[in-house]
Amino acid sequence: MRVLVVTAVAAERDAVTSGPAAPLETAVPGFALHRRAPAGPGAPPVVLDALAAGVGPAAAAAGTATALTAAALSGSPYDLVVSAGIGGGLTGSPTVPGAPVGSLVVSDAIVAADLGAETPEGFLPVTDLGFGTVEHRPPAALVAAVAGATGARPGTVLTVSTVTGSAARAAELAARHPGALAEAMEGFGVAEAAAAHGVPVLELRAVSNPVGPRDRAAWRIGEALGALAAAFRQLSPALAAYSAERSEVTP
Ligand SMILES: O=C(O)c1cccc(C(=O)CC[C@H]2O[C@@H](n3cnc4c(=O)[nH]cnc43)[C@H](O)[C@@H]2O)c1
Repeated sequence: MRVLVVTAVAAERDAVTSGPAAPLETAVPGFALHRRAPAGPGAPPVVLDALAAGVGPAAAAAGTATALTAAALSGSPYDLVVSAGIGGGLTGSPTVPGAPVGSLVVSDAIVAADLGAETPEGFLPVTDLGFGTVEHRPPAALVAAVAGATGARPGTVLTVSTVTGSAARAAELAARHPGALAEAMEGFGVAEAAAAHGVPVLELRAVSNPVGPRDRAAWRIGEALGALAAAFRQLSPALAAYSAERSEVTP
């Protein structure tokens, strides 16, 4: 199974590929790929290529599309794309679950939260204007496999172009997206590129900060990168099992 993992920055990419052996570096036009190959005989047959594409949905889409196109043209297309990195966790309430700092979230939906129009009556998603899409849904069996292997909480991951910085905005997003557990800035861009290539997509986020009033000094980036690295070390067996099950039912 060939998996493309797209992060925003190099520190996230290096967490994804961390392990006993240094990753192999290759290149696609404009981007470096860091490859983690199966560790040896008996290791899960998962080749993981990690790419730091930049911050935000546009950079993420450009990097993802470039890597997917290069792989398809070389005759070795990817089977899965994962958007991964740190993210903000929604804080929840006594009745709605949240995602605390240090926890993991796996997307059962990847939603563009600010793609639309502001109107006197409130925000309208682009779909209400008759355009495109604002949501991608990863395969449910894959979400369950990743949640089981890593302990990640399944929920909606929002993609925003502006990091939430106030309690009012956090409350607005939570009200509009009751299933949301996390926000980040790349997932929807990665998912749009994956959808254009017909490749399944997933988002995995390690929570570095609560979504709410801005307090950059309180971000626990090291803790979140550690959780991300641990998750990716547990992921390959789950991905291999998912892939094997799929090839049994799809000849
Ligand atoms: O300074 C560092 O060492 C460092 C290491 C890894 C990542 C960063 C970033 O600043 C990455 C930016 C990245 O973070 C995501 N993110 C994290 N929290 C939130 C949030 O509350 N709302 C939206 N996005 C968030 C986002 O995907 C950015 O790409 C720094």
